[in-house]
Amino acid sequence: MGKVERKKWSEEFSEWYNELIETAGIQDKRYPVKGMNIWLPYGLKIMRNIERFIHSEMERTGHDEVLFPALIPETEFQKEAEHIAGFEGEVFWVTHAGHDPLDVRLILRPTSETAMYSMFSLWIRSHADLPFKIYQIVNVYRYETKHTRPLIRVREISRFFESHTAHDSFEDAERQIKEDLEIFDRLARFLALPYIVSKRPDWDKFPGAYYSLGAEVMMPDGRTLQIGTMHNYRQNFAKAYNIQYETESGDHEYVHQTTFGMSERLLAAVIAIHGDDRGMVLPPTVAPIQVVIVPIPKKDAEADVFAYAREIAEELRTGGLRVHVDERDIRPGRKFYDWELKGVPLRVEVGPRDVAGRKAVIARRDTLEKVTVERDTIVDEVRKTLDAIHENLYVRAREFLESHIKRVETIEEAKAVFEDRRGIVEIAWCGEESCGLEMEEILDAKMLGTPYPEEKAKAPEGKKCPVCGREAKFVARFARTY
Ligand SMILES: Nc1ncnc2c1ncn2[C@@H]1O[C@H](COS(=O)(=O)NC(=O)[C@@H](N)CS)[C@@H](O)[C@H]1O
Ligand SMILES: [Zn+2]
Repeated sequence: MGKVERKKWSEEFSEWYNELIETAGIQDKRYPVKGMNIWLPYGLKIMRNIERFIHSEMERTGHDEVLFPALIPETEFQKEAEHIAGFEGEVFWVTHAGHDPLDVRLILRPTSETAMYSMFSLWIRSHADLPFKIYQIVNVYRYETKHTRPLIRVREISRFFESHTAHDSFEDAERQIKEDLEIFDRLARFLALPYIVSKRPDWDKFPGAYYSLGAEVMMPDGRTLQIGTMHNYRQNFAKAYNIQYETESGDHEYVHQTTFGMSERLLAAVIAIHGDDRGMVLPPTVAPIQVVIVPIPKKDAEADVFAYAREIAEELRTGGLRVHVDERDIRPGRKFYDWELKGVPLRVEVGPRDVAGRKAVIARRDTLEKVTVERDTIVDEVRKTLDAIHENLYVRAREFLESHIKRVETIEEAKAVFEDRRGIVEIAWCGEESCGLEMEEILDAKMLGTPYPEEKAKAPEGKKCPVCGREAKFVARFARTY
């Protein structure tokens, strides 16, 4: 099959991304419901590797896994006013069962607060039950009306991670937010993804939250992608769902709550940020195949490159690595093309000369460089190279993010950033909603919020708000977003 002209990551990222989701075997977008796609085996294997890390972090931090029903009665959904206002335009309704109309309509969960919190009211009785920490990874449904895009903006968020916690005080809920940020930081490192955290402006926080934090990555096209959110609910939902506990002194208090959410956007960020013109470049931590061995037989050369390849594979597997030997009867070049597209981090090539000399060639997927190594040290060489690849992916992405954050003095400078190559603009702000919204309007960009933690959010001395001229209290971040 001739080389089909593939979209270039470096020139037409958006088309590259949409094409790669299919050609690399991540998802099939031909399912007959808009915004709902099918996980294909290879894509699901990568997602499962990401989830495995999340489960281990939940274990490490004492969160218990649960599974709630996907259908929520309208009566439960209606209990928290801000939450309804935020989601009523986004939910899918179930109104009939068989031929019968339902007496109480149901919604497909957009997130599980309104499924869980009446149960929290039954489960949480005493301070001894706190902190209460549960999570689930499920599918949720949101009637997204903006442009849908696989993994990034879908109507069935099929790998939705949501943790929900309850605490005896605001301070302990704040401690939980810090723990969520630490979990997220370890996950981001595991995925070689640098990111920034911003505290959302009040007009863009999660419906029902006291405040929301957003973790954003920088996508190749200069737009940011929100890949994680942490919310402090204070007692808003506890009052709506009557979640009280008996204190040590015997009186009753409403709990304080937090939530932490992520989704398959994590995979979208890995694919997009680490990709290149040849396809995906997977961090070894999540690659279903970390090493692919390609035997290169030569006509009339006796050496059994296949046996040699299998022997190396066995030794690498014993070393705990995920290895595949490609024994297909096709040209090596075709094999290289396939595995580069699928982002396999390391390739080992073995021909007759390597068998004779007890050597092997290892080719890195990130830098495309090749080196010859001794057969006897190949496990160490491979392991060291995989670590180097992971580190290189992280450093490359961090440089890209940092080079796309610009501190500016004026609105004009900010506009120039978005006209040039986009990115994140940091600019002084008085803190008034009207000025924030006006800057969003003028820049045609979203306010991500202010840098988190708070001490990084303060404006330098003497700065003025570019809209109203009043003394600037904060640094505000703006970006074009997904
Ligand atoms: N339409 C969507 N497609 C894919 N991922 C999405 C979509 N909408 C939100 N997400 C991801 O899901 C995460 C959590 O969603 S959220 O609305 O911000 N937060 C909540 O729902 C809270 N209840 C925490 S679980 C977001 O950070 C974002 O990464
Ligand atoms: Zn102002």
